[in-house]
Amino acid sequence: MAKVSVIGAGSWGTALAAVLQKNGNDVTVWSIIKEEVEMLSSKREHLDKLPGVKLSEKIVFTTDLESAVKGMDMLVLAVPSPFIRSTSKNMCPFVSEGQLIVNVAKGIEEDTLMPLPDIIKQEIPQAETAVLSGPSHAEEVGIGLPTTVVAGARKKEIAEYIQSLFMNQSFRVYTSPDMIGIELGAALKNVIALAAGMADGLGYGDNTKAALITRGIKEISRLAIAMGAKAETLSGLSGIGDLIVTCASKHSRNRRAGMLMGQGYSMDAAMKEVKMVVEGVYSAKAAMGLAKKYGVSMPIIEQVNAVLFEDYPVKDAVVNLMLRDKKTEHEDMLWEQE
Ligand SMILES: NC(=O)c1ccc[n+]([C@@H]2O[C@H](COP(=O)([O-])OP(=O)(O)OC[C@H]3O[C@@H](n4cnc5c(N)ncnc54)[C@H](O)[C@@H]3O)[C@@H](O)[C@H]2O)c1
Ligand SMILES: O=P(O)(O)OC[C@H](O)CO
Repeated sequence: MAKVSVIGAGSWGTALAAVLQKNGNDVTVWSIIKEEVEMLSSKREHLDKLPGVKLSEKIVFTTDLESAVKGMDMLVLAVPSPFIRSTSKNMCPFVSEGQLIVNVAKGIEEDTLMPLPDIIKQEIPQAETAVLSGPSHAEEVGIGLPTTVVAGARKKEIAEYIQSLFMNQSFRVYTSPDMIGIELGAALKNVIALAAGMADGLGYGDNTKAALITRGIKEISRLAIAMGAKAETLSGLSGIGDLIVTCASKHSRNRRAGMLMGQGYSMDAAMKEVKMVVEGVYSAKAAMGLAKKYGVSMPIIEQVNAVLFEDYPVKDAVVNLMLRDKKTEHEDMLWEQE
């Protein structure tokens, strides 16, 4: 099989390393945190981030980025999105011409409004970038529950190569050429998941959740399509699929943070309580910036921003959404003419 490194040893990096190793690949995992590498090497388990998932003795754990990058057939970039730029910068000197980097993080950079593969390409121009995304919580992938994702790349052979390294009977991988659609679906669903969590925190019901998911994918699609994504991608695994899982799952950190805010926690207090990265908070501002830049309406994401950054009461944000200007459900549908 292949020589693969997973860059980042949080819950997702650890779960993907387990998948890749089970498939027979030689797997190295890099972390910037020395104590994390020591724990993973000695205990063969991420006791904080993915307890209960035992890792093979064959996986090598290291803090040495050079040895983790050089000579690898595939690099899986699994650090949280706020660290993608700094980690890419550090990797750059060790990456060879055309070396494959698969982004599995989900986010948009707040200052530049750039999707993550664009950041990787800016920092490591010689790399070949690709993405892997979909409805996939580490806690379930780690214990082998059936999961489906999509590998996106510029070229079919590259997407199929990624598919061949990751796929097994409990981890099904599809391929797609629509990298931008996959990336935007992945990043923006986190913001809607915050809203879904807020609704749960307020004690609202299934009707509200269904409304947020359905109208949420509508506004995600509006922006993504304006940025060059294909509509089918937004109705696929990395679009509606990931939106459903993140809005509904007990494992979702974004939904949990939203739920705490619905119960009255401030954004900072909710993020502290969740302990792990809550990327919707970073992507919310970026999404608003992109909505303005591309001239599209994103009402749910606008209200999430008001709650996060203007201390706007969650209940009032819901009323704002319910009493917005009257609309037709699908703007482009034609009526019968008189
Ligand atoms: N957890 C999931 O189920 C899941 C599933 C799909 C995608 N993802 C995505 O994968 C990415 C990573 O998520 P996660 O769940 O592993 O997060 P996490 O919070 O578990 O990961 C934190 C890890 O990032 C690394 N790290 C911390 N600070 C760093 C720094 N300054 N520079 C570089 N690395 C640093 C460390 O290894 C740390 O353990 C996110 O973008 C997330 O959206 C997560
Ligand atoms: O725990 P969350 O909310 O960051 O979601 C994790 C994954 O993106 C789900 O596919």
